[in-house]
Amino acid sequence: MRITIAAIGRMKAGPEREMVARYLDRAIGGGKPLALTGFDVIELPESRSTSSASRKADEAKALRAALPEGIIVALDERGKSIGSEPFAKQIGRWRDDGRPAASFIIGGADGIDPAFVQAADLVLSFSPMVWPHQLVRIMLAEQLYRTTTILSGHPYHRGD
Ligand SMILES: C[S@@+](CC[C@H](N)C(=O)[O-])C[C@H]1O[C@@H](n2cnc3c(N)ncnc32)[C@H](O)[C@@H]1O
Repeated sequence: MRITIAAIGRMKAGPEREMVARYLDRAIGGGKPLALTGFDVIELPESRSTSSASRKADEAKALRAALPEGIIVALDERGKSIGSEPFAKQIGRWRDDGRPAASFIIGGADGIDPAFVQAADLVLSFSPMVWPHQLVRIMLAEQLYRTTTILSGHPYHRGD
């Protein structure tokens, strides 16, 4: 199963971008996939519409057009908070059910369109606090790397 990280807005070159790349590179085992078949990062431009609602609607439309067919996970602070092992197991179930792709969506400054969030297969929260999109992308990349290690029995993850 391929994994897509789709973000509204660009992440500038620098340490945050390098950290994301480092975790995703580790997740594919330096060319030898640990548990998932690969990772793509898609960056879509922020809408320039005048209202927050229409910006979010434009961004949701662009996301629907860009994402591969498959599971959608929306990242939102009001979503479900789950542990690393249940998260990895859920991804493993989607993979074993033959789902070809799972996309993880990080919103822009206005957040994600409510209808898009409602239609998602999972709404995932990294705590009720709002984090900057750069940190969310780094945390997501690390959890996806951790997932590959949990699914493949690699010792990086030391759960109970
Ligand atoms: C700066 S936040 C935008 C917050 C926006 N003002 C709102 O009310 O939704 C940018 C994106 O980061 C992600 N994000 C921020 N905090 C998060 C959290 N605690 N858990 C999951 N995703 C989060 C969401 O995808 C959000 O759309």
